[in-house]
Amino acid sequence: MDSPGVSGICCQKGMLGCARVRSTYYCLVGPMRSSVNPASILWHPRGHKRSVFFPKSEQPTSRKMVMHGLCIIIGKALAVGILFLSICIFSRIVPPRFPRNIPAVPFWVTLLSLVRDIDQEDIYRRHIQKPLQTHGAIKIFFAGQWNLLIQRSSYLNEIFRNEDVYQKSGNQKKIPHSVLAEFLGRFPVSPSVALLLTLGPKGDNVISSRGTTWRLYRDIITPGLQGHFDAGLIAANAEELCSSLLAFQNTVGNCGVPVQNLLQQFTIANVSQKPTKGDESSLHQLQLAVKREIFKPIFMNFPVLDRLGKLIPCRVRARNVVEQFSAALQYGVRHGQGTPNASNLGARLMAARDGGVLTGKQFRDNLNVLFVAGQENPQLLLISMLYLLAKHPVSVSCPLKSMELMSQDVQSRLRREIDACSTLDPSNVAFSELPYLTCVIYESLRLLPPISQLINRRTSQDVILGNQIYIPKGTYVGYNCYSTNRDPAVWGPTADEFRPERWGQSNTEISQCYRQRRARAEFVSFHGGSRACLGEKFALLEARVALFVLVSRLSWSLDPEWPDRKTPVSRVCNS
Ligand code: HEM
Repeated sequence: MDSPGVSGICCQKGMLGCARVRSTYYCLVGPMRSSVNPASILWHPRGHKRSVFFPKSEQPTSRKMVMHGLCIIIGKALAVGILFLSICIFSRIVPPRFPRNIPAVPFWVTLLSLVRDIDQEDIYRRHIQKPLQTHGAIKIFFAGQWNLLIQRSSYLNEIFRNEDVYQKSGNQKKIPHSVLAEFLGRFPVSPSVALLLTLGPKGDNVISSRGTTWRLYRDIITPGLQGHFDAGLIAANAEELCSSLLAFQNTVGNCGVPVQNLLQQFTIANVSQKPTKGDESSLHQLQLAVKREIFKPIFMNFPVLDRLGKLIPCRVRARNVVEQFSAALQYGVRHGQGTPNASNLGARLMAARDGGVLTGKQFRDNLNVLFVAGQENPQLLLISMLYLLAKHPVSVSCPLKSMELMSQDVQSRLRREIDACSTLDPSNVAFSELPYLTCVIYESLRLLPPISQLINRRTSQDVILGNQIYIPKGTYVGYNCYSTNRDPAVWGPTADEFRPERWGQSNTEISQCYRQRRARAEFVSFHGGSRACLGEKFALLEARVALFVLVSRLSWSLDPEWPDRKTPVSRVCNS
């Protein structure tokens, strides 16, 4: 963990030492400067300062003197460069002065994942939870800079409502030279140059853009995400998923079955609006490779390394994988067999590009980001739901008046609710018939939000958050969803427990609770304000249909051999 810092400091010391030697040298010869060429002095080997004057025969030739002069210039440039780099590194490591009245998580916490395989949960509990819950906000180092991380709902509400002050700012602006930025919509040259010269296709994407560009993307995308979805297709894909899981289980016998790959193929098929056929696996494999390459902790924490371009072979590989993935995705959308439906998301993006409304680059960047958001987040939600069902078979929070529930585990209760529905076809069932199932989904989203921490905004001016925290212009601001969703001040002493019942009993109660918690920014899994997730409706439908099928057809338990832990930090994406 310490090695980058240590080597940085060594470098600095080395250069400072060197500079001192040289200045002493000049000092010694100072009085003679008028009669001695300084180049000849430096030419002389160190330690023989007295024989500064050469005998005529040994005097350096003019060629040697030129070479010598060059050495001095290069040496000076190097010294200045290293000094500058050291100052940069140092100024990065030290937390900024403002905001003054909130603590900073020590810089080294960010580097923990570089030295050992550590669970996110452990880092959160040991280093982040307490200061965050006490102060409602902290300073934290991430992606090569210090950021403000918010937890308190009232602060978050203020941020969500003030898009003009807390402006969306994605990775392509925050770390424009990174491979991640390239993946999600980096400008080929700096935005200002691109604007001036109007050359180079413009990029950006619906999640990170602002103003008219964002509205343009949103208007193209929204009908594809909020129209009518084919729940029958999702149900058929869920049946297919169950069959694959069962087949897998039969091959491994009594052992646990890893579910993530199959769940991801399921969500890929759904967002592509086509039946699962197994051909998702190539995109799936490419996407795994992209994630593996992009989210290496060393490059996430020090994205400046991405500037070294071809000098780091694994970054060359990362860029190639990103290109391959993007090309495969575009090919899939153009030639795939998705539902031939004009409201299909891919079809809408393609029409916008073919009609000249979007440039090729805008098409590519939006496609990349929508594909990732559209299947990665639902897949994470599904895996969290299954994990929580398997881990908490007994419903712990039944009020005394409903003692009957005490003896039921969550899965049995879900099954009873499903069996009592007017139809066993999930594509035809009215979800108002499944209040408990809805609670299980909300509770899973609350406890294990797919995007647990997000740093996605930048202040456009100096501002005082909640009349308490002075934030200078240009500060990156984000939030820790995991912590906000579990804030005991809001959710009570059972905030860390899986209690689906907390959302209510009847449909009216549940939807009112959900709306209120979202409006007060107490439940922020789908972000909030005008920039809330556009795919929420689709994601919830997919989760309902999938849970319906997965619970009515299969029973879920944790493999006792599996070490119960969340994702290691080194495998996690943050924004
Ligand atoms: C459980 C599933 C999902 C969760 C928890 C989730 C969460 C989020 C979050 C936290 C944001 C804010 C991101 C940021 O500011 O950087 C967001 C934005 C967005 N999400 Fe989702 N998402 C989910 C599913 C989806 C799906 C299925 C789609 C559809 C393809 C989608 C499309 C979008 C879009 C387009 C935005 C940008 C909204 C805007 O800025 O106007 N999401 N989502």
